[in-house]
Amino acid sequence: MTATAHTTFARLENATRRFGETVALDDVSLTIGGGELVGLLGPNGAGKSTLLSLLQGRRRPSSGTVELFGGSPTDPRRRARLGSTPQETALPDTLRVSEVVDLVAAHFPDRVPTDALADEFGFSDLLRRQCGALSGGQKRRIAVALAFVGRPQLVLLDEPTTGLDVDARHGLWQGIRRHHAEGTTIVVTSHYLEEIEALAERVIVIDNGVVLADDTLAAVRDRVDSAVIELATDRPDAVRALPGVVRSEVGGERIRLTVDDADAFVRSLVRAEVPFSGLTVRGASLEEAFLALTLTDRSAA
Ligand SMILES: Nc1ncnc2c1ncn2[C@@H]1O[C@H](COP(=O)(O)OP(=O)(O)OP(=O)(O)O)[C@@H](O)[C@H]1O
Repeated sequence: MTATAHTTFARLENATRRFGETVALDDVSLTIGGGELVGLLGPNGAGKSTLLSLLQGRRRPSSGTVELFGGSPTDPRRRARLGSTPQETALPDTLRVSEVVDLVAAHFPDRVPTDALADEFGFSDLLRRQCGALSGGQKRRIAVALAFVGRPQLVLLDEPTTGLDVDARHGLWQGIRRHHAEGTTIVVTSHYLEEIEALAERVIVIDNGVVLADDTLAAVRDRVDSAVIELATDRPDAVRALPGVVRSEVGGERIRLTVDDADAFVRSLVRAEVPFSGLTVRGASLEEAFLALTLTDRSAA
């Protein structure tokens, strides 16, 4: 496979999807290029699953265009080049794990051998177990691995590590990264911001069905350009009221603030003559930047 970022694998153009009164996706335009690893980030109800369901051809847009591999996502030949994670509840209880892997693999012309897949995603010890006897986390790992079994060109992962402990999550990330390094294009949605930071090269931030940012990880941080300031004060309300404060949290004597310009904030803090001590400044994590971005958007609406 010679996928490059110049090949468009998926495209939405002015795509809107309504469910009755709800606008789940609102005039979204974006492309996913071959070879990319894209993180789709947004709070509950933002529209992430709806976006993936349009690309999978499970739903149609109310208006606008959605294309997969240059044509309709409902075309079975195109869907055969797509890998998705089934709901773990769809794993048949009475089949062994190796049988489920073979069953899913049978739908694809080329496949990853069962042992290799199990090794990549860390479930070699579970191959002979019946699915009904697996824990939720074990089922989740297998469901994610199944998205890769048919060597698809594009894989869509909706919240792949929900409910997994730290070790299992890291194991899955390793499998996902390996397939990406081998050329698979991947779109991953997550509530774990750490996960998007660990995996994605490009981040699409979505809220209320609208794309708020679509850029490299570094540029998304730069765009909100926020910093986190912590200090101790006996007048937290005066500190919070200063200009440029996007968010604040008070814990005991200390207050933590997300601000859009650290230098300007410190200048106004000093000018306001509010007593403070122990001031620290650091760049915002993606989570903090993301919260700042969605809050800014809401207050602007
Ligand atoms: N089948 C449906 N019928 C009615 N409303 C729906 C349906 N599917 C989604 N919605 C609504 O569309 C909006 C977007 O939902 P969606 O599931 O795409 O969000 P999400 O970002 O995936 O959220 P989560 O992270 O909670 O899964 C929400 O307001 C949701 O309630």
